[in-house]
Amino acid sequence: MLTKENVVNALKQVNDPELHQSIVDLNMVRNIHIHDNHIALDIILTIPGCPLKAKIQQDVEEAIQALGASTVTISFGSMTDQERRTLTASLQAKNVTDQGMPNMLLPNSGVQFIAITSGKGGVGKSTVTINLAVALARLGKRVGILDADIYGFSIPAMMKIDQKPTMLDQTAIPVERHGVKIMSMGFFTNDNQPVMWRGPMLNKWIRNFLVNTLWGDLDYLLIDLPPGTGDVAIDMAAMIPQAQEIIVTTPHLAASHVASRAGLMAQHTKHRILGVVENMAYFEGADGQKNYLFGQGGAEQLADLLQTDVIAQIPFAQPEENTGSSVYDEVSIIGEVFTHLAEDLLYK
Ligand SMILES: Nc1ncnc2c1ncn2[C@@H]1O[C@H](COP(=O)(O)OP(=O)(O)OP(=O)(O)O)[C@@H](O)[C@H]1O
Repeated sequence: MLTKENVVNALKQVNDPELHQSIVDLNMVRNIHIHDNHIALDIILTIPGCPLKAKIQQDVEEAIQALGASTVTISFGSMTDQERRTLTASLQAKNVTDQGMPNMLLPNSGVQFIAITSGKGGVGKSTVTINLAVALARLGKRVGILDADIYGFSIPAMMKIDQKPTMLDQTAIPVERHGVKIMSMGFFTNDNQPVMWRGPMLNKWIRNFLVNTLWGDLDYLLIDLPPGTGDVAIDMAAMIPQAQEIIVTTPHLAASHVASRAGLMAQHTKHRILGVVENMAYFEGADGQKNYLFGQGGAEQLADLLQTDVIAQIPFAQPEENTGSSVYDEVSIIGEVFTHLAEDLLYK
């Protein structure tokens, strides 16, 4: 039997694909009319021209047809500025305390912050951030990446994201790829323009990324820090004292010597060090022989110095798909290393 109540109940199961909440709870369903087996209704999108309109339409039609409706007519509209402001305020209320502090920073939030750091650039910090995040998401965890490498942001390009986050007022809905929510300064600059900010401005942006992003419920937030021990790393340490750190290095002794500064800073800020990841550890030839192109022992030496362990050794390899993405296939040598690392972290 088709009743308004049945239709509303069915649509409660349909989520907005970006906000991950029921379109009924978000007040997007209006004016339901039933004539025999025909249903007409309005769907009010959060923003005009919402890119996921087709997905919402399909989900609504399927949900109503499953009730036995023969035809479903949907008229799309968009929220007024006032409605959008009210919705954003109610979503933000779950995100931020009355004092304006992100809820996820509260000690009992259940969010684990893992900062990925390195002594110098180009050792694979972003590669580790992305692939560890994807591996944790494949294990069913709710994961976000905050690309805090404000000047040297590279996550959007490395994950082949050319879409910008949807903005609800001044609040961003993070872009999702491979089941991971992503925020990066790269989304807010035009045509890859460089960012030229100094310390205080930077600090404000990181806060903004935490406060004005609808992260939703997360188990892990991975933070891709800029290389070295500069302003962003210091601010992050002050803002998120509970963050844990993974230090990425190559096996080269000189690289690990530089990385030791980042590690010693983590110790200084009392951040727990989860371990050292040795990237570009070796190259495995077709004969199965391991070639240690950058030498051996640097990561172990660093781990000893920091009284921690080498928690993963990642070989040289190109990502499988020829798409330019830096996400490694789950069933590849590197994909498997990251799966093991993610599994180990669940118990750390
Ligand atoms: N294990 C690996 N095998 C092959 N290529 C790799 C590996 N790790 C990283 N790379 C490549 O090396 C380059 C540098 O990696 P990445 O950007 O992750 O380093 P980074 O430390 O984050 O650098 P930056 O400090 O500039 O942000 C990238 O082109 C990446 O695809």
